[in-house]
Amino acid sequence: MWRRATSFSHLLSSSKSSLLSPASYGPKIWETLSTEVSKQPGGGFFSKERTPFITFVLGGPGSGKGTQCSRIVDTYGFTHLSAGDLLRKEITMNSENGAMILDTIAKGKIVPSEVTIRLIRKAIESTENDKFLIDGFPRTEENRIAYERIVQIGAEPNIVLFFDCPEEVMVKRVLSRNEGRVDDNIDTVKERLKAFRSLNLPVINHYSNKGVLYKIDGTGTQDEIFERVCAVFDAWK
Ligand SMILES: Nc1ncnc2c1ncn2[C@@H]1O[C@H](COP(=O)(O)OP(=O)(O)O)[C@@H](O)[C@H]1O
Ligand SMILES: Nc1ccn([C@@H]2O[C@H](COP(=O)(O)OP(=O)(O)O)[C@@H](O)[C@H]2O)c(=O)n1
Ligand SMILES: [Mg+2]
Repeated sequence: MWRRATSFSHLLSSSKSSLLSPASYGPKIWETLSTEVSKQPGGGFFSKERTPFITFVLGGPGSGKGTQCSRIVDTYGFTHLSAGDLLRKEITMNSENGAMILDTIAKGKIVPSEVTIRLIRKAIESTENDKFLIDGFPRTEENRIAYERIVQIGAEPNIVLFFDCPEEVMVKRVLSRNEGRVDDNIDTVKERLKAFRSLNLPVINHYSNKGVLYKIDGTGTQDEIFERVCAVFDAWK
């Protein structure tokens, strides 16, 4: 069940100071770098010390992904990459894809994988940390397959957290989120729930079949949910 628990356990210390990579660059997990990496004596980035520890955080809109990610960062020292936040930043920066991203998000649809993966890749490469919480990705089988196509072996998720929450609870939370998001309205939420059911549940099933999925009851208080999350991460120490 606990894939590679022994070789990764050193990365899950609760002490923040031990979580920084000794190197001055982020882990290079992408296939385009494989030749360079394989030429390095002693295994280069893919020695045990350089292999990233990846956690995907999944769940419907309002299931509590972002909230729990902040707490995981504080306690376990991960770098949090929210696919939604990265996409929203492109909108505010008026980037090349900004208008397309805004239109897609406003409709509750999914942005093309190459756009999202490029942003995630850039964020990973610009951090020194080896431990990543990737929140809201992969959202579709297309996202997942595109990611698998371009990452190196060893960058598959070690853990996939799934916050399981009844739709009525998620809707209530989203509609009272109050962050001024263009997609936090009842019509778009209905679309997002549809997308979650038809596109994200197959991804969740995929990771369940691979034995890396941890389904967490997403109801109750933030503290109660975080206790359930801690049970997963503490088992890796
Ligand atoms: N356990 C909880 N109980 C009540 N409200 C919550 C809980 N967890 C998160 N929230 C609130 O619900 C909203 C959605 O949470 P968020 O973490 O942004 O979810 P997601 O990232 O999955 O959409 C936020 O306003 C957040 O403060
Ligand atoms: N992998 C992803 C993640 C988000 N998105 C878009 O960004 C929106 C907001 O995602 P989010 O993860 O911030 O939303 P929450 O589930 O946190 O409420 C989604 O509804 C999609 O439109 C995407 O297209 N692809
Ligand atoms: Mg979120």
